This record gives sequence, C-alpha cells and structure tokens, in this order.
Amino acid sequence: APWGYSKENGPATWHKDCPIANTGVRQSPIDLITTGQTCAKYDSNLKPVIVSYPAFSEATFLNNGHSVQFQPSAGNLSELSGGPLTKKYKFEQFHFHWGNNDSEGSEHRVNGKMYPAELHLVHWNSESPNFSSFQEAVGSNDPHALCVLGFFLKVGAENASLKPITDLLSKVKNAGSSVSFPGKFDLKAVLPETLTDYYTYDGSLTTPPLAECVKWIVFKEPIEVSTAQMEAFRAVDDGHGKPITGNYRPPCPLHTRTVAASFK
Ligand SMILES: NS(=O)(=O)c1nccs1
Ligand SMILES: [Zn+2]
Repeated sequence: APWGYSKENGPATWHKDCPIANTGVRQSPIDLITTGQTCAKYDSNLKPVIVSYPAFSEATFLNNGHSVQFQPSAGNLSELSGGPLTKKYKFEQFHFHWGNNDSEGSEHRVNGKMYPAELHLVHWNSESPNFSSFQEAVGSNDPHALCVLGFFLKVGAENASLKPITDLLSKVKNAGSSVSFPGKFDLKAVLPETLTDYYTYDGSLTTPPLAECVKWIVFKEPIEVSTAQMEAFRAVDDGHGKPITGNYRPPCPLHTRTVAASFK
C-alpha cells in the first residue's frame, strides 16, 4: 500500500520500504532548539536568501493524496541562490503540511512548538554536472542536490497572496485530482520581503524516499493565514474518503549535525 499518514501507512511504517527512515543520520524534519547545548549556532557569514520568482503563468495544482502541490511547467525560470548556498537552484514545486487543529501541523518545530502548517518551496541544484532534473537530483546521493525553503504558517489575518491557492483547494478535494492553475501566480508576494532570518542544516526529504540530499532553510518569521484558509486545507481528502489531517512527519534525531542560524 502506498505510504501516507494513517496508523497503517504513516511515518512509523515508512522504514519498511525506506530503511533510511530508521538508519539515516540526517533525516528531516527536526526540532529547532534555540537554547542549550545542541542549539542553533549563530553564523555571521550567512547571507540573505535570494529568490527570483517571476510570476508563474502555467502550472498544475494537484492533490496527490498526501499533500497539495503547485508545480509550474518545466520552462519556469524561477531561481534561488544566496543564503548558505554556493550554487543556483531551480524551482520545482511548492506544497504544504498541515494538522487538523491549530496546535499541530508543521514538520519543523521551534523548541518543541509546532505551527498549524508549513509551506515547502522545493528546488534542485541546476549547476551540478551530475544531474539535470529534479528526479535525477533526488537519486544523486549529492548532499545538497536539493534546497527546500520552509515557512511556518500561523493563524491571523487572511493572506491575500495565498488566496488564489486556498480558494482552489475545494477544486482538488479528491485525491488524484488536479487543475490547471488559472492565470498567473505571484509566489514572491507570499514571502516576507527580507529573507534574512533563518535556520539552516543538512537533512532529507520528509516524505518517502526520505533521500538525504536536502539543504534545509527554515525561516524564523511565520506567514499569516486566516482560520478559513487553514480550514480549507483540512477539507482536502486523502483518497480513502477521509480528509488529509496531520500530513507531517515527527521530528528526527539530530545525531552529529549542527544547525546554523543567520540571526542572533
Ligand atoms: N516534504 S519535502 O519538501 O521534504 C519533499 N518530499 C518529497 C519531495 S519534496
Ligand atoms: Zn514538504
């Protein structure tokens, strides 16, 4: 049976098809601890993250049964650089993780605190000689083949920039359904202006195949969405006639990794 988030196919069972779930030493997500021994360490060399996201004009919005995913056509020119990165990365897709109430839903945590949701912007290194697509990057064993930007979502004012996405959720209620995104979508408008304050560490995909190929950049400043927008996520089905709720993996052991912070 395909993996998911239920008792029968959830994170505790993923090791059966993906042994790295239990044997990996750089698994994601993690709990981002800000004080004490294993806490994130300020690194003054960390620069702001630079994104170049021209509005997407052609994209598919898909409910794949374990999340909802926005994927522009391959020709999109969106790029990522700066921050801890030494290469330019190409945008692949964004998707979300959420819970069925406001006290849970994010994958990363801050001192044990979960946010109601987390947005992942997935990119792959477009300058590597070893691969030339997202799928090849995932299978490359390159520790930084991918870079995923994580943004926490918290409940507050309605997010007008994300409204075109949350308004579309009812159209992909059924697992396996997708729609062609109508018009243009300005992802840049969703993000905070300054991408200066973040945590960064070496980790993995948080869903199977759990490949340990991700440079993670998790931003300190949450993005606000309204209660209605959060509720819209909670109405999306998982393919077994139930809403997807709690499509987040619990935190994984840090092992010998260190987390760097770009802020004090
Ligand atoms: N949740 S994640 O961004 O780590 C991811 N999993 C598979 C493709 S992208
Ligand atoms: Zn994700």
